[in-house]
Amino acid sequence: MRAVVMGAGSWGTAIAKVLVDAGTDTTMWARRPELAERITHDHTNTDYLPGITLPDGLRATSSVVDAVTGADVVVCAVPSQSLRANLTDWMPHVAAESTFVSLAKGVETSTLMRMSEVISEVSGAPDDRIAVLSGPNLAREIAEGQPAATVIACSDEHRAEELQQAFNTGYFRPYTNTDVVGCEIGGAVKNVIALACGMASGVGFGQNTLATIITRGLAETIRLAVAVGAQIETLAGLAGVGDLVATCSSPLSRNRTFGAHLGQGATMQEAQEATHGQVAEGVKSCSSVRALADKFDVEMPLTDAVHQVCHSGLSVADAVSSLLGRRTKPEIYD
Ligand SMILES: NC(=O)C1=CN([C@@H]2O[C@H](COP(=O)(O)OP(=O)(O)OC[C@H]3O[C@@H](n4cnc5c(N)ncnc54)[C@H](O)[C@@H]3O)[C@@H](O)[C@H]2O)C=CC1
Ligand SMILES: O=C(CO)COP(=O)(O)O
Repeated sequence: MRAVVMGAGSWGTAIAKVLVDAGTDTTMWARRPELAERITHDHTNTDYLPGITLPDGLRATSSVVDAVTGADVVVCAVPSQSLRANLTDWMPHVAAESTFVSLAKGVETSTLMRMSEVISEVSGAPDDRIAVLSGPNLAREIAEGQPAATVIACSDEHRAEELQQAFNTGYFRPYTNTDVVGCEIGGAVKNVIALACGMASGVGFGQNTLATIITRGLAETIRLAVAVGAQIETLAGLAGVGDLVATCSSPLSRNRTFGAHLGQGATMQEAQEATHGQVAEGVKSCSSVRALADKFDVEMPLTDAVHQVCHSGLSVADAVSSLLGRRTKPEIYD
């Protein structure tokens, strides 16, 4: 199997390292030729993963044709809102029988599509050749070789098992699942909930508040996921609660960090600058997740509050008051 990782940000680079460490022949595509040069010759990506030495066998190129020619597996490692445009550029060079693996955690704002749906529409590939990789996988920890697990979901169980072998190393352990919808909704919504946790910690609230947001965040994630067609068990797994806990708790999370800046009183512009141009997917996906919830008539108060802070000028303090002022109710998922 030959893999190409399209995108040389922090997760694309870390997952390319995983693939090489797993013994899979892997090439990376970077937009900037100088970055591709550094990955190939210096074995570093100092812009995104400073201090990490990449494997000698990892080669990068800034030529899409060079990157995708001969690849059986195309790993999509660009931000959600740019996947459609990037994939449209890549498709003329992608082999007809390629398998796609989506790493992006978001919902397209213009269409409310999940990433596997975008891949399906743009590529025309059948669902059995579209997989999703999602779990508690902060890029830097994986690049350091710290142990972690993930989920590779594909409607074709056999395809998921083949990919499981391609990504399996001594430190990175993929599980398979056929619930693509559950993995994608878990991955997209946890970024929004991590923004809320960041806001709370930026204000100075402690662990009780964080645990409350994580738990009630899981409740609204489950409500949406089940309405869209997911299996509830997936949200109890690595791509659900696993990723939610990792992202909401870690200072490495860009979403949590972005929220913390807002909680400390920064403007959206200041929070953007403080995350050094790296994508905090929840900032855009809070709008599409909220719209998806409206479409399926699902209540998502935390997502709604994050959307209002990010896009309607609501202060974090007013968001907290309005959440606590909601009518009292039993603790159930629906
Ligand atoms: N960083 C992490 O720890 C993890 C990230 N993810 C997800 O993986 C996806 C990619 O994330 P990262 O690699 O971390 O992002 P990043 O912000 O570190 O890098 C994004 C990469 O995509 C490229 N790119 C191509 N077209 C772009 C465009 N139009 N706009 C912006 N960038 C463009 C950039 O040049 C860069 O190489 C996101 O959906 C993220 O949620 C998932 C798991 C872990
Ligand atoms: O998806 C992630 C961990 O699984 C990374 O989260 P951030 O994008 O918030 O850094």
